Amino acid sequence: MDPHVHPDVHHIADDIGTMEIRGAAKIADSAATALQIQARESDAETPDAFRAEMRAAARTLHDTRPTAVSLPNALRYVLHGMDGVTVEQLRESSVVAAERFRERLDHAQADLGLVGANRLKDGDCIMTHCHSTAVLACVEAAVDQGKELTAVVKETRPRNQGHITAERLHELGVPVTLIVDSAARRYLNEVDHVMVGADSIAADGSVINKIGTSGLAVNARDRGTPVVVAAQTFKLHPGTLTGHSVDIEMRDESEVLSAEEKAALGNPTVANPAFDVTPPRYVDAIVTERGQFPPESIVMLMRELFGEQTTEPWVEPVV
Ligand SMILES: O=C(COP(=O)(O)O)[C@H](O)[C@H](O)COP(=O)(O)O
Repeated sequence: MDPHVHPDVHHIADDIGTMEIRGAAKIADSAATALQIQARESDAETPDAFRAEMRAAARTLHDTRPTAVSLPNALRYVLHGMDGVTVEQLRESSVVAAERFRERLDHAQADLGLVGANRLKDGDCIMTHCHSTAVLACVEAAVDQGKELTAVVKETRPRNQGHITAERLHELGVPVTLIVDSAARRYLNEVDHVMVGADSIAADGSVINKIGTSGLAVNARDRGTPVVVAAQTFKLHPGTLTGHSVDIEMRDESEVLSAEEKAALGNPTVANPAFDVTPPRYVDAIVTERGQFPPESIVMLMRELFGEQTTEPWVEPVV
């Protein structure tokens, strides 16, 4: 019989898959919460059964979206914190590990915000792509320091996450100009920084983020506008230390065109990659809770944080 996975874990996994829950930090936070629910609610009678349930829950969550490494990093953190010889000890340690992960996430966001804010000067204008809570943390910290900022916000087709960014910036008192994605180059001369988040950062300093980030970064380099990536260290992809590449999620064509719209166009092939890879030479700085790094040096931080541990959390029995 398959290990029992709590219905709330399935719900959270479904919400991540359909993007009700989205953005790398929020996905990681929700995954830790889901494992906490699994641990709290488990009826497992033996330690082995408990561990099997936790690993099955982790696998269910992991199989939702492939690109944001914050998801497996969150799962790994909680499963590695699962410790003890009785079910109650395993339960307690898992719940504590999930809580600790979520607290670290919050602290990292706040610390990173202060680092990012130091790059921003009073009167600066930033250009954003997609919706990144890490970028917003930098803006919020700068605003709290009394700096007045403005923003040019890319709409970010097909899901228009730029609308969320526009709303959040408005709440922070930052005046926004919303543009369609293809207008970005036109406005790059008028902004002081491009600021984006990350779903994964590879060992060579490449940044994997919402589709359109790489084109924006290339254009920004051409115009001499610095590109800043704001990302907590759990966006660092340990698998890339040993040569693995990051999977780029292909999402459903219905996000781009409805069936009727597609038929009216003569049924073209529709491709909907959700992310792209920006090579390190187009990135000026990666801002993390551990400070600011040139992308080429991020591998040192990765080795310090992860060592050589690159397996998925459920591959080896966690004892
Ligand atoms: O690309 C996206 C979201 O993509 P999607 O909408 O497809 O999930 C965000 O820039 C990163 O996840 C960083 O977000 P954060 O800084 O909040 O972790």
